This record gives sequence, C-alpha cells and structure tokens, in this order.
Amino acid sequence: MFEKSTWITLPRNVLLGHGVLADLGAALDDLYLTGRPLVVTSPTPNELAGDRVRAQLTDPETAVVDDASFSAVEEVVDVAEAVDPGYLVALGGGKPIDTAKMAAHRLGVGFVSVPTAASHDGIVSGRSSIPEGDTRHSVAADPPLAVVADTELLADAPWELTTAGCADIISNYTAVKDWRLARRLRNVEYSEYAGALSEMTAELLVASADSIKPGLEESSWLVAKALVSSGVAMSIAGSSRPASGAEHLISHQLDRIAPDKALHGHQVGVGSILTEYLHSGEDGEWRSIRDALASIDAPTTAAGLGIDDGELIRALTTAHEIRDRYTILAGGITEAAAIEVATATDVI
Ligand SMILES: NC(=O)C1=CN([C@@H]2O[C@H](COP(=O)(O)OP(=O)(O)OC[C@H]3O[C@@H](n4cnc5c(N)ncnc54)[C@H](O)[C@@H]3O)[C@@H](O)[C@H]2O)C=CC1
Ligand SMILES: O=C(CO)COP(=O)(O)O
Ligand SMILES: [Zn+2]
Repeated sequence: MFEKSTWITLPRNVLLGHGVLADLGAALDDLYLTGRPLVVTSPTPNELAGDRVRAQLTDPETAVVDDASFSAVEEVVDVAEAVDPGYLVALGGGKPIDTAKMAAHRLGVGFVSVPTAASHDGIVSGRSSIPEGDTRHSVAADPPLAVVADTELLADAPWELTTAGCADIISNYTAVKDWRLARRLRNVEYSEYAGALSEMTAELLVASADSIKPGLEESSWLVAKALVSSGVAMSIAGSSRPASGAEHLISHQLDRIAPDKALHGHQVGVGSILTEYLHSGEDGEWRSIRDALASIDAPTTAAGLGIDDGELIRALTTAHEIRDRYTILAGGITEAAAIEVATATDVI
C-alpha cells in the first residue's frame, strides 16, 4: 500500500526588487491579517528601516532584540503579552528573523519577513537556528506568510553582508553532499527535489558571479533570488539539510569558540572548502568552491575570517559534537587530520 505523504508550507507572497518596501502595506492587506502588528528587529535595522515599516502599519509595537537566542524569544513573548499581536513583522538580518520566526510559532501567529541584508538564506525558511549551551538547534517553525525584500535597501547594506549571503548559498554544494552521504550511510530521509533545487541555486549564483559586484543593485537582486530559492528548498525538505551540512557545524562551533568575529555566511563558506576536501580529496572541487568564494570577495582563510588557526582547528575537530546530524565529519576527525586538511586547502 502507498503511504507516503508530505506537507510543504511556503510563503504566499514574495515581493522582491527595487522599492518593494513601499508595498509592505499592500502585501499585508493581501494576507487579510488582523490585530496589532509587533515589529521584531535588532538595533541597526530598526534605525535604518524601522520607521518606514511602522509607517505602513496600524498601531505597531516594536521589540528590539540583540541576538537569536531562547531568551530573545522570551523577550518578544513578554512584549507580546501586553500587545496581543495579530502578527509579527521580522525586520533585519538573520538573527531578528530567526527570533521572530520562533516567537511567532510560540504565539501561534504568522509573521512577515523584511530582510535588511542579503546575508543568509533564513529569509524564507521554516526553521530557526538557535544556539543553546553546547548545542545548536534547528527549530521547526513556520516560514513567513510574506517576504518583502527591497533590493534598494539590501544594496545599501555593507558589501560584506551580501558576500556572506553568497557564501551561505555556495555552501549548499557541500550541504547536499553531506545529506546524500547521510542517506547512504544512515538511511536519512532525502528529497531529490530539495537537493536538486539547493544545488541548482548554488550553480546559478556561481554562474552569475561576474555580475555580483559592490555598488550594483543587481547584485542584491541575484543574491536575494538565490536566498529565497534556498529557503524554499529547506521548506520542501522540512529541514535545513539542503543548506546545512558539516560546513555549518564548523560555523556553529566557531560561533561558540570565537564569537562575533565573522559573519555566519563567511564562516560556512570557509567550512565548505574544508568539507569538500574531506569529501573528495585533493582532486575534488575544493578549489572551485574557494575560487567561487574569492570571486565574490568572501574570505577563504581563517585569517580572512579574523580567527586564529588554533580556533579553526578546534572548531573542525569538535564540530561533530554540536548536533546529531550525520555528515562527512561523522564521529569527528583528529587534530592531525584537521591540520592536514586546513593546510592543504590554504585555510591556515
Ligand atoms: N533559519 C535559517 O534557516 C537560517 C538562519 N541563519 C542564521 O542567521 C544568522 C546570520 O545572519 P546575519 O544576517 O549574518 O546576522 P545578523 O542578524 O546578526 O546581521 C549581521 C549584522 O548586520 C547588521 N545589518 C543588518 N542589516 C543591515 C543594513 N542594512 N545595514 C547595516 N548593517 C546591517 C546587523 O545589525 C548585524 O550587526 C545566524 O544566526 C544564522 O544561524 C542563517 C541561515 C539560515
Ligand atoms: O544556516 C542555515 C542554512 O543556511 C541553517 O542553519 P542550521 O545549521 O541551524 O540548520
Ligand atoms: Zn547558513
């Protein structure tokens, strides 16, 4: 008897392009949302775009969070208790969007995603990436009801935020390799559609690398489209597997060992060079990944990330401990092996 089934939740409206922030109100009307809006943001995005967002909302309240954490989610829930919001508006980079995503899930309301940086592919995904102690949760939530990604706003953000978004997409190559490996060795559920979409997204982005240059709004357009596509792959999969493998485990560990030194996207990019080498050795695709990163100005070395070689090696040897996700790192690699891979790829 055939018993397979799937439930895919996707945003209803995706507004992407020049000046679409002005259409936020129309996008909300189209969703028939009721009740007060609660804007969840972090300090810089609030300063940059908070007023333009609030001007299109009826009687908005704002919660400013500094981080993506369970306590930040509680802060939002506390504000929500007084406001009783009908929906949330997530404004900013990956951290406030992840916080709002999880808070919306807790509160049982929808949210709308308004990214101020093309720095990560959580803009559309239905997961929140939240650290807790020695571990890092990929928490199931709902994807946004709508996404309003204004390329004018994204292009005004510091260039390194856009290159971080590119690197988060380039890391899909190794994430999908890890996912396939986990299917072969651990019988992990794998989606051909989500895997293919994730890989294709990375390929299309790399093929456009020549057009991804600072000061060009078209760069934000190309990167934001890829971020949406990668987020859809995660929604199809019902997990972050299409976009998060061992390179992400290394990055999550770096967040603990060397906090706030580099952007998420840049860390996963460097992680991807290392894990591609582990997958396929000297003759594999690690040079292509490194060159793709370099071509869009993303770091390719520990020094480029602003972290010490020792910190990088510690992250590489302990990354497998952070989450129960089978990857090329399996039960861990030795310090000697870590030094060899990092040296062979010129990461240290
Ligand atoms: N849930 C998911 O599927 C995913 C979640 N993530 C998570 O997202 C986070 C990384 O995202 P980021 O955006 O790098 O973090 P972030 O939200 O901390 O933003 C990075 C920095 O950029 C600043 N910023 C944002 N927009 C700006 C603008 N227009 N102008 C000037 N500065 C601006 C912020 O104030 C912050 O200092 C990590 O926590 C990561 O785990 C990343 C990918 C996928
Ligand atoms: O960053 C992600 C995809 O780019 C997802 O993060 P997790 O590794 O926490 O699932
Ligand atoms: Zn990521």
